[in-house]
Formats: sequence, structure tokens, C-alpha cells
Amino acid sequence: MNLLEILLDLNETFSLALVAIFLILVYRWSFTTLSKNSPPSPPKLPIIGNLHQLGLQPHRSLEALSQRCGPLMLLHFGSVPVLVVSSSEAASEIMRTHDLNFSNRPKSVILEKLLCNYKDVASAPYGEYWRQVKSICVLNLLSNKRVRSFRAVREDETKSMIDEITKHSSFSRVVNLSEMFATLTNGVICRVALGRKYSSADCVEGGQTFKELLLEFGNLLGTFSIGDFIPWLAWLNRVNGLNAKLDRVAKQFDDFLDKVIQDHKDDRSRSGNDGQSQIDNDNQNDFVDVLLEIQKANSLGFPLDIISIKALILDMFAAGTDTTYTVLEWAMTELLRHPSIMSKLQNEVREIVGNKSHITENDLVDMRYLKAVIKETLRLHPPIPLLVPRKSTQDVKINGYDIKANTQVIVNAWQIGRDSKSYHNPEEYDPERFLNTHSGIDYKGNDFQLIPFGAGRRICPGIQFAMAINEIALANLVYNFNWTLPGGAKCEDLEMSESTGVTIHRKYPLKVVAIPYSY
Ligand code: HEM
Repeated sequence: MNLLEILLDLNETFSLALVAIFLILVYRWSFTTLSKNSPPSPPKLPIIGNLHQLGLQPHRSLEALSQRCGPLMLLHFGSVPVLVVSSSEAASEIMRTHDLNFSNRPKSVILEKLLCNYKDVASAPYGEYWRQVKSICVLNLLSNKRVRSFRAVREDETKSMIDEITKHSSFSRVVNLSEMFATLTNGVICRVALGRKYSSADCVEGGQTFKELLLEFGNLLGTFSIGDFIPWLAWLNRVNGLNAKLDRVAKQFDDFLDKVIQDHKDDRSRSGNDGQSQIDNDNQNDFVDVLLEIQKANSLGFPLDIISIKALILDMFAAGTDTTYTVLEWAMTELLRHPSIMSKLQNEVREIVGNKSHITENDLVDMRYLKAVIKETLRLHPPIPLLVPRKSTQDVKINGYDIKANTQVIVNAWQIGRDSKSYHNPEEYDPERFLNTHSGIDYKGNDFQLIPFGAGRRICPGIQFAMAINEIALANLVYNFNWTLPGGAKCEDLEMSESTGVTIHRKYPLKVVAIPYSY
């Protein structure tokens, strides 16, 4: 054997040894880190764990995996253990029986940078600070009374949307409903939170419009940051520009909110309102006013600093805009695909309203079918299909499985809403079910078959706020117009693809033709 042959032989042996070591590592990684009593897990890869199995629509991929592993399944996203919950019974264990233990939130570089270092409600760790800011949300910003006080804003913004659609319809132009709904919800939230609209014409630092900044903010919230799951790869966020983008958008929002808050302070001192308690008695107060008043009066027994005020305002945009308009988008999509349901809804609304030119919120009280349509839409298309992740604080046993402290929890509300054990023909869009067999089921966190807003301590405080916009907007849409698809397309041809990201809206905008209805 000459030297070359010896070297080649050695090389082959070395390669074989490397492959063998790699396979042993894969095997050990897949099976040895789980304790005997952990929930079932699909095999995972070294370093990335089960991340490769998520795909672009994680709610669908997780459903497929849970069909093999069961309603409590343990995955690993990089080095982070993640408990995936896929049945109403298991969700009730997490968000009712053991809610206290699962009321924390995982950390994320994106939330840290965009939401003022976790000073908002949604990303704040469970504890005294979270309790304080959540109570501001529940009692001061999003209470029933406060939501009612913004009725004129909702009616006004809805009227603007209907007028815009009427203009399009008089030229038989195609209407981009997705865009209309985004404008409507942004308009309402801007006016309610900041006191006026900041839209296409308003530039923020850096020359962007406020609308563009909001869009970028929303997109960043839905971005995947590898460093959250594989900490030693966090440097990739610097290389791919994510960190720089997060810093820029956070700074632009910070400067913008500084200016909004200063304008409010100036207005208040000009009008002589500074120092008078207006938290409860002035219907015209926007959220910035309410928060400044709380700060000034120190009425909650803890200091509310300016960063917390900004973080709370940011939460309203982060949590309230995309989620709310998504419901309208899917509701209209399903109504267009189901003409008999559309006409049943139109009959109800038109009968109750009579021949007024537009609907007021008083008219909504008796619209039972409208409410069933919205519920059925939330069942099949929960805007955040995997809810907002939670994190356990202590070791706990659930259904006989050991769940360790610091395990992330994902609840697949999308899959739970389509469970045939809870719903007959679960894939069918059938609002009637919520008037008959399932009339007792609501989405307020007590019925775990329907949890688009979550449940327990961390439940969404914006349910009333979101529903008030959705009901008035949907009633007006079906009252004022009949609807068809452009170019005579058939309703069954309507594209149903979903977007990617945290909030799942339509992948392609909903484009329709509106025909004015004459009463
Ligand atoms: C259809 C519309 C909406 C949906 C589907 C929705 C859904 C959710 C979900 C799933 C959570 C997490 C709940 C949990 O962990 O159990 C949440 C939390 C939250 N939502 Fe909403 N939301 C909507 C509208 C709104 C609106 C309009 C606002 C405010 C204006 C809002 C503010 C919040 C806040 C502040 C939290 C954090 C609560 C906490 O961590 O304690 N949401 N929302």
C-alpha cells in the first residue's frame, strides 16, 4: 500500500467515524433529554429541535403533529421546551386549573425592543407590575363604560367607510375590503388612543408616514427571532439587520409618542384642565388623557411613568388593530362564500333597521344572527390561532405528565375550534349552531371550546372594544350593499389562503363589488 492509498483509507475511516458520531448524537438528542413522564414528543434534530416541523402555517403543522402525539405534546424550539395544547380539556387544565402557574410570558428580543422592555401589559412578566397595568386596562381604558363612550367615534368611522364604498360602487369599481377594514380599525384606535387620526398624510421622524410605521411595527411583531430559541445564534439578528430595524422602529414610535404626549399636556394646560380629575366623568378623554390623569393624580397608589404610558398606548396598536380587522375580513369572506347565510343576515339587519340611512349601536341589541355570524367566524378563523404564548413558573403535573418550570405553552385555539368532539361538522361555516345546539357557548373565557381571546388571568381585555367595532361595521356593510365577486367569479372560487405571521388574515386582499341596496 503506498502513502496515497493509506491517506485515502484513513480519510474514509475518519469520515465514517464522523457520521457515526453525528448519528449517535442525533439519537441521544432525540430521546435522552426527555424525562420519563414528559408528554409525548415527535423526534427532534440537534440544535434546532422541532423548529423545522413548524412550516409557514404553524397552527396547521401543530395540528398534524398533535394527531400523532395527543392533546398535550412536548416540542423543542431550539433549546426551549414548548408544551403544545390541542384540546379544550387540556386548555382548561392550563388556563383554569393551573392558570396561576401558566400566567407568565416568555421573553423575546422583539417584544423587549418594541414594547419598551416589557412595560406593556401583553408582554409584561406575571407579577405586581403586570397586575397594576392590567387593572388600568380593565378599569380605565377598556371598561364597558369607556368602550360605550367611544360610540360616536365608531359610528363616524363606519360611516366614512360606507361612504367610501358607496363612491366606488357608483363607478362599479372593485373595492379592496381588506384595506377598508384596516383603515377603519386604525382610524378608531387612533382617535380613541391618541385623540385624532394620524394616517397617510402624517409623517414621523425619518420621512415615513404613520401608516407605514404602523405596518412595519405589525410586521416586526410577527417576525421570527432565532436568538430567542438558540441563544448562541442571537448574533444573526445583528447580521440580518433585524436588531437595527427593531431599534429604528422603536425609536420612531418613541419620538412620535413623545410628541403626542407633549401635545396633550399643552392642550390640557391651555384649556385649564390640568390637575382636575377627569378619569371617569369626561366622555371625550382619549387614552393618553386618561393615562396622564392617572399619572398626575397618582390615583392607583403606584407611580405611572412616561415609559409605561407609551407602552400601554403601543399595546393598543399591537394587540388591537390587526386582530380586530381580521374578524371583519374573514366574516365577509365566509358570507360571500355562503350566499344563503349572507341573505339571512341581510334580512335580519334590514328588518330591524327599517329604512334609515345607517345603523346606530342601539339597533344592534336584537341582532342575534349577526352575533352568531361573528362567533362562528371567530371559531373557524381565530385571529391569533396559537394565542399569545405563556410560560410556566413551577414544576407541575398535568394529566399525569410532568411539566417543568420555564416551559413555554402554546394553545392551538384554531384546532380546538375545529374539534369534532365539540362541534358537529366542524369544518362547515354554520352560524346557526350558536343559536341552537351551542347557544350557551361564548368566547369570554369560560367555554374552552371557543377561546379566540384566551382565558384566565391573561385573557384579552379588549373583547368588548373589538366586538363593538366588528358588530357596527358588519351590520352596516350587509345593510347598505349587496355583494358580488369581480368579473362574475363564483362564490366557491373565492381564494381562502392564509397569511403567515402571528395574526392570520387573508393572504390576498378581499376584493369585491358592492351594489347599493335601496331601502
Ligand atoms: C378580535 C380581536 C382580538 C383578539 C382575537 C384578541 C386576542 C387576544 C389573545 C388571544 C390574547 C392573549 C390571551 C391569553 O394569553 O390568554 C390577547 C391579549 C391581549 N389583548 Fe387582545 N385581542 C383582540 C383585540 C384586542 C383589542 C381591541 C385590544 C385593545 C384595544 C386588545 C388588547 C389586549 C391586551 C392588552 C392583551 C394582553 C393581556 C395580558 O397579557 O394580560 N386586544 N388578546
